[in-house]
Amino acid sequence: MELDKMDENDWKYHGEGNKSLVVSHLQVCIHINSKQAFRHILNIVDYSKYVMKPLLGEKYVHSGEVVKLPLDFVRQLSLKVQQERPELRCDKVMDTFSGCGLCLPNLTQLPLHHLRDHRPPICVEIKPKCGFLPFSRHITKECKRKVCRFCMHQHYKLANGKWKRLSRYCPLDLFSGSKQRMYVALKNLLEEPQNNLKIFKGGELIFSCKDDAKQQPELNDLIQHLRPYFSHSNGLYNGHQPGKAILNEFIQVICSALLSGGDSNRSGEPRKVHLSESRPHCEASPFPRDLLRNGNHGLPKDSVLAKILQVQMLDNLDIEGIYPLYKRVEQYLEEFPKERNRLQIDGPYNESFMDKVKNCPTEDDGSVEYAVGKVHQYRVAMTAKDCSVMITFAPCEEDEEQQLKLEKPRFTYSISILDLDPKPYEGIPHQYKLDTKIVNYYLRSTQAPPPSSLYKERQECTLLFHAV
Ligand SMILES: O=P(O)(O)O[C@@H]1[C@@H](OP(=O)(O)O)[C@H](OP(=O)(O)O)[C@H](O)[C@H](OP(=O)(O)O)[C@H]1OP(=O)(O)O
Ligand SMILES: Nc1ncnc2c1ncn2[C@@H]1O[C@H](COP(=O)(O)OP(=O)(O)OP(=O)(O)O)[C@@H](O)[C@H]1O
Repeated sequence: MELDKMDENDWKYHGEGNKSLVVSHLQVCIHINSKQAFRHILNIVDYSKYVMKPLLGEKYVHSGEVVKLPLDFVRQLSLKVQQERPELRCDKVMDTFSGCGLCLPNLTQLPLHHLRDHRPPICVEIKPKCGFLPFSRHITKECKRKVCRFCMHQHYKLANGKWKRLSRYCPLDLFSGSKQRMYVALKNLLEEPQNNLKIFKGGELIFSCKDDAKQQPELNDLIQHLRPYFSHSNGLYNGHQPGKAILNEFIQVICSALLSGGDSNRSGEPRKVHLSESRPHCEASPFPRDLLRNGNHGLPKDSVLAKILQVQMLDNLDIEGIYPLYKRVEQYLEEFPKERNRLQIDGPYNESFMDKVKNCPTEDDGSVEYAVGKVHQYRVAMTAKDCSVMITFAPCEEDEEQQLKLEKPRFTYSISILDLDPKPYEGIPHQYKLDTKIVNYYLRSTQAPPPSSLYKERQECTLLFHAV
């Protein structure tokens, strides 16, 4: 890519999050941040390279590189993409002055996808969120040990108008390693994707939460897009709900990809990761409880979800245990402000930062080193709780014999993890307050007796039958 010849017309709007706007060329993606300059983007790249990559695995993480962009190109691009931006993100203004961005491969495409197959790659992007129940002794509200953060947060988001309907997705089902529970989790994501599921075909977004959150996503349109990839299913069901059969197979392909990547032990079974410390089921999940004991599940050790979960679980004190340690660090920094650099509070995110994350003492010895180590671990875990997984797959070359036998289609796929930005140290007090709000709101909305007017209405509608 020659930077001095960059033309905004070769680029198109691809998507955006809370902090970045993403434009895509055929093979590369460029993130242009809303209000951040060169040093900040460099921090994101270093954090991904020296911290998240060693923890999550080489094969899943693409750190990208910082690029200087011609200011005129950025200005023209910002005008070009403005109309395509979702309304809810338009309060953020693109930084057209710093002239820098982050260049990454376009993960919605497959690098080695042979062009002999006419069907473009399908990419499923999942933001799985936190996959375990906290087990810290610092927890003060018992419900946090039974209901997961995502399910509790749903009630708060609904009340604040972020979403119009509750999602029935539960991260603990997705991270369970049980095919049945993962199936239910993915089905619930398809029914209510919110910001946890997006699907692309040939790099174009074909399924996501509608900009107008009142509208239900169009599953029928998705089925039409997927039909050519699962054409053998049409014949199998004699026309009986072929759409459902296609979605069923699609979910199974996603499940297999999510469970792949584990190495094998001697019996040929992939090694599993078990979450012995934490209760593995969320009481708010819609998955039937009587089916929970079927089988001894766990995630294959090298699967993408196992990797993410292990990093999420670096948060072993919970925000309730972290907040007092944050205050210890703050107090220390007030006395010794110059220590901020040595303790790497705002980076740099290099090997020495990673040492502090890995070699933090297990017991609290009252030192600032312990407090900083736990705060660093917590922030790394927060990144893993907010990252996304991209599964991009395309059909293997069609083989006539396979087609005749109506065998299940075979896919080639690649899995990546994205959105691995460092979470700010200053965000900890906000996290502490948010946690309290979510839990209190959940308790109020699920355990409160029905309001008196509602009770009255119900009484008025009740028919009492007496024996005659
Ligand atoms: O706090 P949460 O769990 O609501 O997560 C925030 C996300 O909301 P979600 O619950 O996924 O809808 C939120 O997602 P949206 O921008 O709302 O799609 C961001 O990812 C936010 O991260 P940051 O502040 O931009 O670095 C996320 O904030 P962090 O807590 O990860 O900093
Ligand atoms: N390398 C990539 N290839 C393809 N699509 C990408 C790539 N990077 C980002 N995207 C798309 O752009 C969207 C926004 O990117 P990203 O999640 O990194 O932004 P963010 O502002 O950090 O998000 P958040 O709100 O979660 O903090 C993603 O959800 C994804 O759909």
